Amino acid sequence: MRVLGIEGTAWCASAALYDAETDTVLIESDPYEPDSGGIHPREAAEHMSEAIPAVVDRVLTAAEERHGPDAVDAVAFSRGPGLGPCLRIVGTAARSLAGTLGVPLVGVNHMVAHLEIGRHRSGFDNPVCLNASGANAHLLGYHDGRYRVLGETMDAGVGNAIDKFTRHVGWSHPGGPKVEAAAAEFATAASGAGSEGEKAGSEEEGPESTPGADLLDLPYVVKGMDFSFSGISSAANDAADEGVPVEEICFSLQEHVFAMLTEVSERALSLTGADELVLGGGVAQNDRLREMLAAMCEARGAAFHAPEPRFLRDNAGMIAVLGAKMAAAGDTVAVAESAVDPNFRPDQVPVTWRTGESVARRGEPDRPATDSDVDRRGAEATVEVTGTGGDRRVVKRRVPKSYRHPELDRTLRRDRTVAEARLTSEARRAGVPTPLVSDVDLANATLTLQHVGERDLAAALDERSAEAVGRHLARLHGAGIVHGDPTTRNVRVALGGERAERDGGAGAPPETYLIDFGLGYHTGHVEDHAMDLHVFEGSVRATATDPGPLVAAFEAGYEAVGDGDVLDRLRDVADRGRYR
Ligand SMILES: C[C@@H](O)[C@H](NC(=O)OP(=O)(O)OC[C@H]1O[C@@H](n2cnc3c(N)ncnc32)[C@H](O)[C@@H]1O)C(=O)O
Ligand SMILES: Nc1ncnc2c1ncn2[C@@H]1O[C@H](COP(=O)(O)OP(=O)(O)OP(=O)(O)O)[C@@H](O)[C@H]1O
Ligand SMILES: [Fe+2]
Repeated sequence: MRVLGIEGTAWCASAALYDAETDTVLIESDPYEPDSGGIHPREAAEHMSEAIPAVVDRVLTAAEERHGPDAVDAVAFSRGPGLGPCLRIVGTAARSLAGTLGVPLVGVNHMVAHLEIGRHRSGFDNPVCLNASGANAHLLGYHDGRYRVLGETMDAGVGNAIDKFTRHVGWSHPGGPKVEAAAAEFATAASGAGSEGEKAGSEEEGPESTPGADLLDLPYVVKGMDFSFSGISSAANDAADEGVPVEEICFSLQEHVFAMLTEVSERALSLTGADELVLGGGVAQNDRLREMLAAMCEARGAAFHAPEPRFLRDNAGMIAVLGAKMAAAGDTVAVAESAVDPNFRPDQVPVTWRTGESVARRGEPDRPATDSDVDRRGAEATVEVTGTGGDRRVVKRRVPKSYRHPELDRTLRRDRTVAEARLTSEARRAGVPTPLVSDVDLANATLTLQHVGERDLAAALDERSAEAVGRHLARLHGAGIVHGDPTTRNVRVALGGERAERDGGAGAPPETYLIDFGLGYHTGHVEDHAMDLHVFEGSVRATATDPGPLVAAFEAGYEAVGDGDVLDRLRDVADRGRYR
């Protein structure tokens, strides 16, 4: 099968021919380059209307020269997300071309295409995907016939967050490659200075491209697998206004933003139990981002793949490749139903081309934490269980992460250890079941905690437990604390039967404990409280086959104890994660 793909969601007018038999992709692209500022939707649409016919013509001519008049078996196009005026031009071109050639039309989700091209090129079976593009940033994982959004930006896309800074300092669009070059220059200069200077004796070493270069303190905002860039863009702009050298800001901006993306990717691998990661999107062309992700994956024994740059930035090759898979699965669209959708979410797409596969990895199988020799690993820490019976303890050590700048690494490990010790105890005083903290070793970022529960909620998710988590979070929020990462992996469950046996009672309900308060903090803001609920629901939706009743039970539990305004705000928060 040969598929002609057309892409034009924002800046890149592109056409491609994918030949499934030889697995070759021909791509012809014509980028829109704004004279000043960022992408202007009207100018971008004008560019599309001029450039799309030309790139399509080049590809079609090449295809027909090679394969004759029946060169194309289907026409695939980017249906969304993207800028409405651009998408409409692409849609019109694709419909008319399919009509002229007399072949079926395939409507492709651009975000799923960014993911599938990585899966296709790597040969990975069931990877988590980090999509790091201009207008978006999210983690996707396959579960039960859909790509679920495991985590995403709560405001700007990652490229846009970087471009916002470069616009502020007067650099032309796109800013990402310029930031990369400036950051590399800063790191090289610092490494020259550092090799002779005081950093020579430093014990902790970062990756090669982050030698002893100093780091500015910028906002680092991660909430479970979601994250936010609005604070860091503004802080970077302020630093420039204050006269901090722009190269230094570029370096620190990259170190923070990419560490955030790497951290949430690791959390997604840990939560889903996946051992493969693929990267997509325009920002994925950045060497430092790829280096961090590769280092993180290597440290956890996961495989990592980033396709070549021509498949990372917006391009029609990825549209044609996914279009071919969809067409082969009979997933074509009638012209009358082929309207574009500027807000097309990846989780709206029925994944028709993977139906033959054994479905869904669930969370990591929970190893029974019976006795002393069980070691576990979360995304951040290693956890060792010691002792027996009621005396079991958990020694949790936040291990250094070689992917991130040593200074950022030290700060995060220390701050989170302090927060976890403090908030675990405060939560329990507020009436939320949590482990007792018996020792805090800040120098080694290590806590000793009471062992609680029989298994993670991820392995024992039912409505009663979900409801209990709702009640616990409401009580926590009532005390002015947010958890920061309340996923199903950070709730421990003591099953009724097991407890009944131990306590001599019968049919006691499961008891649930909140653990892992390292991302928690004090706040009375409805918004922050709503974000906690969003994170919990996200982890349920990402892993449960039928999340509806679980989410309903969770919200009922919250409502019974907590503030109704928080549930109202939750709707806004959920909408905000959607593309604009
Ligand atoms: C919906 C669609 O139109 C949109 N497309 C898009 O954002 O273009 P994409 O090619 O995936 O990404 C462009 C972004 O990628 C950044 N970029 C390009 N090269 C970079 C580099 N070396 N380092 C950092 N950022 C880079 C640019 O600054 C720009 O913000 C999307 O995928 O979100
Ligand atoms: N007090 C405890 N009692 C019983 N099990 C625990 C306890 N603390 C941690 N665990 C187990 O260890 C796992 C990892 O712990 P934790 O979530 O605190 O680490 P983490 O690295 O911060 O994880 P992540 O960042 O992935 O949420 C938990 O999912 C749980 O199974
Ligand atoms: Fe894109």
